[in-house]
Amino acid sequence: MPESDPEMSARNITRFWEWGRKIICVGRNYADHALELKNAIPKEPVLFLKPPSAYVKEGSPILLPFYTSNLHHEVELGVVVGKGGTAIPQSSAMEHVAGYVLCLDLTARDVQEECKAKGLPWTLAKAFNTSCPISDFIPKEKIPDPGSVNLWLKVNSVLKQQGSTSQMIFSIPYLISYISEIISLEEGDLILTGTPKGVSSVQEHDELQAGIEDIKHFEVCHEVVFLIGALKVPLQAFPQSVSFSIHTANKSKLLYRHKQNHLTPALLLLSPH
Ligand SMILES: O=C([O-])CC(=O)C(=O)O
Repeated sequence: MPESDPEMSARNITRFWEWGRKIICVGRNYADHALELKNAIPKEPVLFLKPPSAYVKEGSPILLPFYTSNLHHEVELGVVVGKGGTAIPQSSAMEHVAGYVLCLDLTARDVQEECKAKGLPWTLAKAFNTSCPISDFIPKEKIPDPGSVNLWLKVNSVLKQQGSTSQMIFSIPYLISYISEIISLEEGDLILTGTPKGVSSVQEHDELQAGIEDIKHFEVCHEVVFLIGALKVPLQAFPQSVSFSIHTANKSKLLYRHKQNHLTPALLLLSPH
Protein backbone atom coordinates (compact mmCIF):
# COMPACT_ATOMS: atom_id res chain seq x y z
CA MET A 1 0.00 0.00 0.00
CA PRO A 2 1.50 3.39 -0.94
CA GLU A 3 2.35 5.59 2.04
CA SER A 4 0.66 8.64 0.65
CA ASP A 5 -2.10 8.61 -1.88
CA PRO A 6 -2.32 12.06 -3.58
CA GLU A 7 -6.11 11.95 -3.64
CA MET A 8 -6.28 11.15 0.08
CA SER A 9 -3.75 13.86 0.90
CA ALA A 10 -6.00 16.47 -0.68
CA ARG A 11 -8.59 15.68 1.95
CA ASN A 12 -8.92 17.71 5.09
CA ILE A 13 -7.54 15.75 8.01
CA THR A 14 -9.47 17.89 10.50
CA ARG A 15 -12.63 16.34 9.02
CA PHE A 16 -11.20 12.82 8.88
CA TRP A 17 -14.50 11.28 10.03
CA GLU A 18 -16.08 12.19 6.69
CA TRP A 19 -13.66 10.09 4.65
CA GLY A 20 -11.43 8.00 6.95
CA ARG A 21 -11.90 4.30 6.30
CA LYS A 22 -11.21 2.52 9.58
CA ILE A 23 -11.71 2.82 13.31
CA ILE A 24 -9.39 0.41 15.11
CA CYS A 25 -10.14 -0.03 18.79
CA VAL A 26 -7.93 -1.35 21.55
CA GLY A 27 -9.72 -3.14 24.38
CA ARG A 28 -8.52 -3.64 27.96
CA ASN A 29 -5.62 -1.22 27.62
CA TYR A 30 -6.04 0.02 31.19
CA ALA A 31 -5.55 -2.63 33.89
CA ASP A 32 -8.09 -1.04 36.26
CA HIS A 33 -10.81 -1.26 33.58
CA ALA A 34 -9.89 -4.84 32.61
CA LEU A 35 -10.16 -5.79 36.27
CA GLU A 36 -13.47 -3.97 36.92
CA LEU A 37 -15.04 -6.19 34.24
CA LYS A 38 -13.23 -9.25 35.60
CA ASN A 39 -11.11 -9.65 32.48
CA ALA A 40 -7.49 -10.78 32.48
CA ILE A 41 -4.85 -8.14 31.87
CA PRO A 42 -3.82 -8.67 28.24
CA LYS A 43 -0.30 -9.62 27.21
CA GLU A 44 -0.95 -8.46 23.62
CA PRO A 45 -3.32 -5.67 22.51
CA VAL A 46 -6.98 -6.75 22.15
CA LEU A 47 -8.24 -5.32 18.84
CA PHE A 48 -11.69 -4.83 17.37
CA LEU A 49 -13.14 -2.56 14.68
CA LYS A 50 -15.93 -0.05 14.29
CA PRO A 51 -17.16 1.07 10.86
CA PRO A 52 -17.05 4.78 9.91
CA SER A 53 -20.88 4.79 10.17
CA ALA A 54 -20.29 4.66 13.96
CA TYR A 55 -19.07 8.29 13.98
CA VAL A 56 -21.22 10.96 15.49
CA LYS A 57 -20.12 14.52 16.17
CA GLU A 58 -20.54 16.44 19.39
CA GLY A 59 -24.05 17.75 19.81
CA SER A 60 -25.71 15.08 17.71
CA PRO A 61 -27.74 12.38 19.39
CA ILE A 62 -26.43 8.97 20.27
CA LEU A 63 -28.91 6.31 19.30
CA LEU A 64 -29.78 3.64 21.79
CA PRO A 65 -30.00 0.28 20.00
CA PHE A 66 -33.25 -1.52 20.74
CA TYR A 67 -31.48 -4.76 21.63
CA THR A 68 -29.57 -3.52 24.68
CA SER A 69 -30.69 -2.63 28.17
CA ASN A 70 -27.18 -1.86 29.39
CA LEU A 71 -25.40 0.72 27.22
CA HIS A 72 -22.03 1.72 28.74
CA HIS A 73 -19.88 4.79 28.17
CA GLU A 74 -16.12 4.38 27.70
CA VAL A 75 -14.12 7.59 27.31
CA GLU A 76 -10.95 7.25 25.24
CA LEU A 77 -8.18 9.21 23.58
CA GLY A 78 -8.41 8.71 19.82
CA VAL A 79 -5.30 8.94 17.64
CA VAL A 80 -5.86 10.26 14.11
CA VAL A 81 -3.50 8.79 11.53
CA GLY A 82 -1.94 11.42 9.27
CA LYS A 83 0.41 9.22 7.27
CA GLY A 84 -0.28 5.61 6.40
CA GLY A 85 2.10 2.72 6.65
CA THR A 86 2.66 -0.97 7.20
CA ALA A 87 4.85 -2.45 9.94
CA ILE A 88 5.71 1.01 11.23
CA PRO A 89 8.61 0.88 13.71
CA GLN A 90 7.86 2.23 17.19
CA SER A 91 10.72 4.70 16.81
CA SER A 92 8.97 6.55 13.96
CA ALA A 93 5.36 5.80 14.95
CA MET A 94 4.54 9.31 16.16
CA GLU A 95 5.44 10.71 12.73
CA HIS A 96 2.28 8.98 11.49
CA VAL A 97 0.02 10.86 13.92
CA ALA A 98 -1.84 13.95 12.66
CA GLY A 99 -3.72 14.67 15.87
CA TYR A 100 -6.20 13.43 18.41
CA VAL A 101 -9.88 13.38 19.31
CA LEU A 102 -11.69 12.67 22.49
CA CYS A 103 -14.02 9.75 21.81
CA LEU A 104 -16.53 7.48 23.38
CA ASP A 105 -16.53 3.78 22.68
CA LEU A 106 -20.18 3.09 23.40
CA THR A 107 -20.71 -0.52 24.31
CA ALA A 108 -23.86 -2.59 24.66
CA ARG A 109 -22.45 -4.40 27.69
CA ASP A 110 -25.18 -7.03 27.99
CA VAL A 111 -24.76 -7.96 24.34
CA GLN A 112 -20.97 -8.01 24.70
CA GLU A 113 -21.26 -10.35 27.71
CA GLU A 114 -23.48 -12.64 25.68
CA CYS A 115 -21.06 -12.59 22.75
CA LYS A 116 -18.12 -13.28 25.08
CA ALA A 117 -19.92 -16.24 26.65
CA LYS A 118 -20.67 -17.70 23.23
CA GLY A 119 -17.28 -16.91 21.74
CA LEU A 120 -18.93 -14.65 19.16
CA PRO A 121 -17.52 -11.37 17.82
CA TRP A 122 -18.46 -8.10 19.57
CA THR A 123 -19.83 -6.36 16.47
CA LEU A 124 -23.39 -5.85 17.72
CA ALA A 125 -22.07 -4.60 21.06
CA LYS A 126 -19.53 -2.16 19.67
CA ALA A 127 -20.16 -1.21 16.04
CA PHE A 128 -23.76 0.05 15.84
CA ASN A 129 -24.63 3.46 14.32
CA THR A 130 -23.42 6.35 16.55
CA SER A 131 -21.31 4.04 18.75
CA CYS A 132 -18.30 6.34 18.27
CA PRO A 133 -19.01 9.94 19.29
CA ILE A 134 -16.00 12.18 18.66
CA SER A 135 -14.92 15.69 19.56
CA ASP A 136 -13.43 18.17 17.14
CA PHE A 137 -9.98 17.35 15.80
CA ILE A 138 -7.12 18.33 18.11
CA PRO A 139 -3.89 19.06 16.19
CA LYS A 140 -0.91 16.99 17.30
CA GLU A 141 1.03 19.96 18.66
CA LYS A 142 -1.76 20.74 21.13
CA ILE A 143 -0.99 17.53 23.00
CA PRO A 144 2.79 17.35 23.21
CA ASP A 145 2.71 14.27 25.46
CA PRO A 146 -0.31 12.10 24.60
CA GLY A 147 1.09 9.44 26.94
CA SER A 148 0.31 11.64 29.92
CA VAL A 149 -3.03 13.43 29.73
CA ASN A 150 -6.02 13.02 32.01
CA LEU A 151 -9.36 11.93 30.61
CA TRP A 152 -12.64 12.32 32.43
CA LEU A 153 -16.30 11.67 31.81
CA LYS A 154 -19.40 12.79 33.67
CA VAL A 155 -22.94 11.51 33.34
CA ASN A 156 -25.51 14.16 34.28
CA SER A 157 -22.69 16.13 35.94
CA VAL A 158 -21.57 13.17 38.11
CA LEU A 159 -17.94 12.19 37.57
CA LYS A 160 -17.75 8.55 36.48
CA GLN A 161 -14.42 8.07 34.72
CA GLN A 162 -11.10 9.68 35.37
CA GLY A 163 -7.72 8.32 34.35
CA SER A 164 -4.40 9.22 32.84
CA THR A 165 -3.19 7.90 29.52
CA SER A 166 0.04 7.12 31.43
CA GLN A 167 -1.89 4.11 32.78
CA MET A 168 -2.15 2.54 29.33
CA ILE A 169 -0.65 -0.95 29.19
CA PHE A 170 0.40 -0.50 25.56
CA SER A 171 1.68 2.96 24.57
CA ILE A 172 0.56 4.84 21.48
CA PRO A 173 3.83 4.12 19.55
CA TYR A 174 3.57 0.43 20.49
CA LEU A 175 -0.06 0.29 19.32
CA ILE A 176 0.72 2.01 16.00
CA SER A 177 3.54 -0.42 15.37
CA TYR A 178 1.58 -3.50 16.48
CA ILE A 179 -1.60 -2.63 14.56
CA SER A 180 0.19 -1.64 11.37
CA GLU A 181 1.90 -5.02 11.16
CA ILE A 182 -1.52 -6.65 10.91
CA ILE A 183 -3.73 -3.93 9.42
CA SER A 184 -2.03 -1.29 7.25
CA LEU A 185 -2.80 2.16 8.55
CA GLU A 186 -4.11 4.80 6.15
CA GLU A 187 -4.45 8.54 6.42
CA GLY A 188 -7.73 9.34 8.17
CA ASP A 189 -7.87 6.14 10.22
CA LEU A 190 -8.65 6.49 13.92
CA ILE A 191 -7.20 4.39 16.74
CA LEU A 192 -9.17 4.25 19.97
CA THR A 193 -6.66 3.59 22.73
CA GLY A 194 -8.81 2.05 25.47
CA THR A 195 -10.71 3.28 28.48
CA PRO A 196 -9.87 3.79 32.17
CA LYS A 197 -12.09 2.36 34.91
CA GLY A 198 -15.49 3.72 35.88
CA VAL A 199 -17.63 2.58 32.94
CA SER A 200 -21.32 2.59 33.76
CA SER A 201 -24.76 2.35 32.30
CA VAL A 202 -26.44 5.27 30.52
CA GLN A 203 -30.13 5.78 29.87
CA GLU A 204 -32.22 7.68 27.41
CA HIS A 205 -31.96 11.48 28.03
CA ASP A 206 -28.74 11.19 30.04
CA GLU A 207 -26.14 13.81 29.27
CA LEU A 208 -22.54 12.74 28.86
CA GLN A 209 -19.74 15.23 29.19
CA ALA A 210 -16.12 14.30 28.66
CA GLY A 211 -12.86 16.14 28.68
CA ILE A 212 -9.10 16.05 28.41
CA GLU A 213 -7.45 17.81 31.25
CA ASP A 214 -3.81 18.62 31.65
CA ILE A 215 -2.56 21.77 33.27
CA LYS A 216 0.55 21.95 31.14
CA HIS A 217 -1.52 21.43 28.05
CA PHE A 218 -3.98 24.20 28.95
CA GLU A 219 -1.06 26.57 29.53
CA VAL A 220 0.36 25.69 26.15
CA CYS A 221 -3.05 26.11 24.61
CA HIS A 222 -3.65 29.52 26.17
CA GLU A 223 -0.20 30.64 25.28
CA VAL A 224 -0.74 29.70 21.66
CA VAL A 225 -4.02 31.56 21.51
CA PHE A 226 -2.46 34.50 23.22
CA LEU A 227 0.39 34.63 20.77
CA ILE A 228 -1.73 34.33 17.70
CA GLY A 229 -4.56 36.36 19.21
CA ALA A 230 -6.98 36.55 16.35
CA LEU A 231 -6.82 32.88 15.58
CA LYS A 232 -9.49 31.66 17.95
CA VAL A 233 -10.42 28.58 16.01
CA PRO A 234 -7.70 26.30 17.39
CA LEU A 235 -8.80 27.04 20.93
CA GLN A 236 -12.44 26.47 20.10
CA ALA A 237 -11.48 23.30 18.35
CA PHE A 238 -9.77 22.02 21.45
CA PRO A 239 -12.34 20.19 23.51
CA GLN A 240 -11.56 21.03 27.10
CA SER A 241 -15.00 19.63 27.53
CA VAL A 242 -17.53 18.21 25.13
CA SER A 243 -21.10 17.12 25.66
CA PHE A 244 -22.97 14.24 24.21
CA SER A 245 -26.57 13.55 25.00
CA ILE A 246 -28.31 10.26 24.67
CA HIS A 247 -31.50 10.95 22.84
CA THR A 248 -34.48 8.98 22.49
CA ALA A 249 -34.35 6.20 20.44
CA ASN A 250 -37.85 6.33 19.20
CA LYS A 251 -36.55 7.03 15.76
CA SER A 252 -33.70 4.59 16.16
CA LYS A 253 -35.94 1.97 17.67
CA LEU A 254 -38.13 2.18 14.62
CA LEU A 255 -35.12 2.13 12.41
CA TYR A 256 -33.72 -0.92 14.13
CA ARG A 257 -37.08 -2.65 14.32
CA HIS A 258 -37.44 -2.11 10.63
CA LYS A 259 -33.99 -3.50 10.10
CA GLN A 260 -34.83 -6.39 12.36
CA ASN A 261 -36.73 -7.93 9.49
CA HIS A 262 -33.43 -8.33 7.77
CA LEU A 263 -31.49 -9.74 10.70
CA THR A 264 -30.34 -13.28 10.59
CA PRO A 265 -31.72 -15.76 13.14
CA ALA A 266 -28.43 -15.62 15.05
CA LEU A 267 -28.85 -11.89 15.50
CA LEU A 268 -32.50 -12.22 16.41
CA LEU A 269 -31.51 -14.36 19.36
CA LEU A 270 -29.96 -11.28 20.88
CA SER A 271 -33.12 -9.24 20.54
CA PRO A 272 -35.44 -9.08 23.53
CA HIS A 273 -38.29 -8.06 21.22
O1 LIG B 1 -15.46 -3.36 26.20
C1 LIG B 1 -14.38 -3.41 26.81
O2 LIG B 1 -14.31 -3.43 28.04
C2 LIG B 1 -13.13 -3.41 26.04
C3 LIG B 1 -12.81 -2.05 25.66
O3 LIG B 1 -13.33 -1.51 24.73
C4 LIG B 1 -11.86 -1.29 26.49
O4 LIG B 1 -11.31 -1.84 27.44
O5 LIG B 1 -11.63 -0.11 26.19
